[in-house]
Amino acid sequence: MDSLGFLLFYANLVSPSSGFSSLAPNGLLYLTTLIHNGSKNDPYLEPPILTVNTVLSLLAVDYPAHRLACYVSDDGCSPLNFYSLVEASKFAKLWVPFCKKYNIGVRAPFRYFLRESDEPPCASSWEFQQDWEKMKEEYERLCGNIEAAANNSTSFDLTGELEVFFNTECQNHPTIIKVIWENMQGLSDGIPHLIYISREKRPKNPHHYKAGAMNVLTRVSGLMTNAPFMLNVDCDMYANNPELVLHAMCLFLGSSDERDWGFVQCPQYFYDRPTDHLAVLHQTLFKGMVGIQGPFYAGSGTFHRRNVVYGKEADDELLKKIGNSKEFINSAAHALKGKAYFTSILSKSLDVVHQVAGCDYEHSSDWGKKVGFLYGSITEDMITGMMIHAKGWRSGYCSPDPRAFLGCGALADPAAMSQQKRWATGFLEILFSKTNPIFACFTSKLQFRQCLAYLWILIWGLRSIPEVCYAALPAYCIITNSSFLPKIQELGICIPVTLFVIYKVYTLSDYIRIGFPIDSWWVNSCMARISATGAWFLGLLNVILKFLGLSETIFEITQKLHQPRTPADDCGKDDDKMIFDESPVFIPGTTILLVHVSALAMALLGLEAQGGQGTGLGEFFCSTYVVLCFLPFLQGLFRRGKYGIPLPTICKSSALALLFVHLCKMSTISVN
Ligand SMILES: O=c1ccn([C@@H]2O[C@H](COP(=O)(O)OP(=O)(O)O[C@H]3O[C@H](CO)[C@@H](O)[C@H](O)[C@H]3O)[C@@H](O)[C@H]2O)c(=O)[nH]1
Ligand SMILES: [Mn+2]
Repeated sequence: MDSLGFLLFYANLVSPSSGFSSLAPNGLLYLTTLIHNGSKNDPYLEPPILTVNTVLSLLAVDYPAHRLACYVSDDGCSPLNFYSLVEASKFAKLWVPFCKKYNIGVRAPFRYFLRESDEPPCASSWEFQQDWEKMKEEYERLCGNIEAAANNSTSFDLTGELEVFFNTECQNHPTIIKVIWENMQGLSDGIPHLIYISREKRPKNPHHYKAGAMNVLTRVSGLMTNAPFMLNVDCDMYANNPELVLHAMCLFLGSSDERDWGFVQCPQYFYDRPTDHLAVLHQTLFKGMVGIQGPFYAGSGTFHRRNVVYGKEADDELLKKIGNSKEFINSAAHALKGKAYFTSILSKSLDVVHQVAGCDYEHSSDWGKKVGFLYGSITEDMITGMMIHAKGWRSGYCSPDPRAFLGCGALADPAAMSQQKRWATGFLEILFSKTNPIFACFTSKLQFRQCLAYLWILIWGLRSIPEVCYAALPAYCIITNSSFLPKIQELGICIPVTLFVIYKVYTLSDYIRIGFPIDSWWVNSCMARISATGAWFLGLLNVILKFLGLSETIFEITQKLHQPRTPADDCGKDDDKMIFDESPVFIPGTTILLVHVSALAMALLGLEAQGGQGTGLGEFFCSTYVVLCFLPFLQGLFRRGKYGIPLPTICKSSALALLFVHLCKMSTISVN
């Protein structure tokens, strides 16, 4: 029913004569791009050109420009980012009209020019060819300027516009808010407002990572434009479908039930890893959840209702808990009633805005606890989304064709592993907190099946324990000459074999159904074993250390790849090779591999313990299967450079593997 409503509504909207603009509320594009870790101007972790492309793609979406504002948050407080955005806004004045005039499909220039050759498409008009060439030239100039600035970023001339960055440190600086571009005349075919924000940071005040940044953005945008909808996008996810805002608005406005669509999530796909495990989760789990309360909030590509973020249920009580800026309380009161409220203070009174972006503002307020994006987990998205569901809201799923957003995946394996580790850590923080889905299911409006879906994902870190145990079990059996499966001639063997086959056929059928290649099924299922035993396991250790008070959980920024890769690169010869670094996440995998290789070698050489009940074919099969899953590690043992496992990791893992073999041997001696 819902999707039908959506389609009808959409059909009304696509014709330019439709009354959309009178229907549409003041949609606000609310973009977060945040640079954090590393040195002040680290252009390598989150390259500014990626952010610039994301911003350009969003400024150029098909939506009345006077109803959009784009806020860019920079947690790195970097003049380079600011400079890049200023340059981007100049280029936007050419790029946005160009995209709209020729109805360009992909509006992130780095992807648009990637697909074309050096020549404009020859079947096009002369005028288009001229414009195309000019655009390409201008874009190259933009890239050149940003690159040159990045190369000299240590010796930036901090005068004029950049003076505010003088004497700032990434973790210690006052609020910087700059209106880079204002659509003064309110032109619907102009360029949306573009605002740069670097919230105040002081070493003594916790800044709560991305959730903290989101809350500042929420308040600042509340004061400046106060649109009832906010779109939240990571710096590395560009808008791939120019109509995506219309699609999402159709969901919001096309529903008659108030409780529908607290937020609308677009799936996260990656241009460089089109068939990765997240893409599969989106096609299976997320789509399934639409039938319950709706998909998780995934942190990027999400449209929020401002009043839901404020808590919606709010009354005068709540207004007391959102801090003590009169102006902000006033704007929030309007937002809670679902009314727009324009103070039109854009570029006028920035003082008030500075106040709500300061690090003391949240002091003795409910921000992060009940209001806004919640603190307490480094996966702020999961916890915030769950609390919205717990209030009885549903979430919508917006997956237009072409795909709404395309991101730059965690390409190098160390980055992917650190991302998985962060997720496992953040999920466990939620599981072991007061805001866990089981409580929410009993005490509030989180539905039972929705609760199960949350539990499925939140236990990732815990799942690492059985994963590690099962990965070790066949090796243990071989070394101790024992077995955990029935023998091949016994009837009982049918049970594990059937379970194994059914599971494999079931997961494979998902891939066939959604049209993903079969080899991606194999690669993803191996990666699942590798992440579960490595990244998730370390995530679990992280949380244990946190509960013991020995360390804090931190948000490690995912490294974004510098150069966008061409489609041809995607099937490049090095693409299937795993990349390693000295991070501890690779120790469990290397150890598991070494243990199995030793066990199989011992069996081959007849060195297993004497006098056990004997190892069956089942254990040998399982052991070989584990080796196959960890094949990238086996190859990594013999490779050099970034494709090889570093020597310190091999040494630590060998020591652990030896210890394991020794303990196995000891256990047989003590049993005998
Ligand atoms: O202190 C911080 C840390 C991160 N970020 C930004 O948050 C975004 C996501 O960070 P990234 O390092 O790219 O993490 P991912 O692993 O790609 O993020 C995924 O997982 C996060 C939760 O762990 C979600 O918030 C993200 O939306 C989701 O894409 C980026 O734009 C960062 O710049 C900040 O602004 N401040
Ligand atoms: Mn990211």
